[in-house]
Amino acid sequence: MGRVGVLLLNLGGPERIEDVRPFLFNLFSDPEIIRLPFPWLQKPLAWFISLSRSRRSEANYQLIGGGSPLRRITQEQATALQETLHRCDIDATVYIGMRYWHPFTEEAVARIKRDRLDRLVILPLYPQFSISTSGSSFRLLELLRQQDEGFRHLDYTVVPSWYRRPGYLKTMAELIAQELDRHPNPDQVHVFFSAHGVPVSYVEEAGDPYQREIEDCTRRIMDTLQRPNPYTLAYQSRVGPVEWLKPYTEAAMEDLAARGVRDLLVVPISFVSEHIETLQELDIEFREQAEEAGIENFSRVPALNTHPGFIQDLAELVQESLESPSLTLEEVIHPPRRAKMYPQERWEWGITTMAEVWNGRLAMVGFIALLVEMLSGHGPLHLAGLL
Ligand SMILES: C=CC1=C(C)c2cc3[nH]c(cc4nc(cc5[nH]c(cc1n2)c(C)c5CCC(=O)O)C(CCC(=O)O)=C4C)c(C)c3C=C
Ligand SMILES: [Fe+2]
Repeated sequence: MGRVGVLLLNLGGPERIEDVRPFLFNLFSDPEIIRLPFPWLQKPLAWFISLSRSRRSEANYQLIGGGSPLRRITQEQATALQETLHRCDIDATVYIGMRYWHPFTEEAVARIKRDRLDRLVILPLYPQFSISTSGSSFRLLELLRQQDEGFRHLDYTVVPSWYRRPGYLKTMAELIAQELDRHPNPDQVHVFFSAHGVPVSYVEEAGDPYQREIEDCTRRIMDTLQRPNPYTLAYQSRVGPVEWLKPYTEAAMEDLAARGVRDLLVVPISFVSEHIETLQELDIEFREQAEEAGIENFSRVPALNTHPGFIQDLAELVQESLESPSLTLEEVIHPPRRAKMYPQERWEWGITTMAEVWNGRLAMVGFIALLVEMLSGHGPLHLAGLL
């Protein structure tokens, strides 16, 4: 088999409060997060959004100890996976490539090249595919391959999404069952799946399979769980003015509470590690809202982190990927050729989502221009004698 590498792809998170703004800048500079028809606008807009959002985000990161635990947990997952692979006689090195913070994907690629591997398995730590997560990392890797002959010649395979794996479904079902049994009346508990949202346009216009995969994933977990509990799927962490996948978590929970639900078990579904959106958004903000709405018994299923069943399943996935025909990045970047445009790229007259998005963006550009002029003391308003 030769020298094998496993590249774990993840989002990354700010480790200290002073990292929050540059982390947000990296995130919003990604065209898979905010897609603009004029690439030159991307960085000024990312600068502006990161500046205006950073205070709120910093306060949230303060609430979870001053930084994201993502790097530490991903490192623990990588170590556990490497040890499990070694026990299965696979001499693999596991690398971490974060999209928006350290250790960056570019750093991982530099290490991979230095180690002169024979084969690489590219494995996103997102169970379901989204253009905005695995898709963004795949695009970056494809770009790095095009720019680097050494990396281009490395034999590799890629895993697009893996939520259908029985090992993953079984581990999730076990974690849910454990939490259900801690409730006074386990069968009465409403199981509340909370997925990270994406804008509706990703699914409806750009063909992101994310919503379909999330819905399929929750159904399969409930089938594996084999309990009589009712369940709901809702979407959290909405950002910006456009419409995101619905129902939103708060509205769905309030609806359940109004219908008499008193026992709620929240299951984070789109991410395998604890992070800001489990530790702050669900455990603090959402719990408070739920209790105010009348939920009496609120609990949350922990993220998979280094659960032995999960790590074992990842090791089997790596093994199977090495034995199967290779999949290329071009094959899994979705959609291969964008059939439809994002709504903000397609011209339409009237009060449309596109108009709202563009009004917002033009207002931001105007605001930045005003700010720059006020700070520098030069510009068209000074020339016209208005400032
Ligand atoms: C599968 C998971 C995720 C999807 C889908 C996703 C899409 C998405 N996210 C934003 C905006 C933000 N995400 C932020 C942090 C963040 N997002 C995910 C996961 C998904 N994002 C994770 C794991 C994290 C970070 C975790 C951590 O630091 O612990 C943030 C920053 C935090 C904040 O300010 O709230 C933003 C902003 C968009 C716009 C988007 C889809 C287009
Ligand atoms: Fe996010």
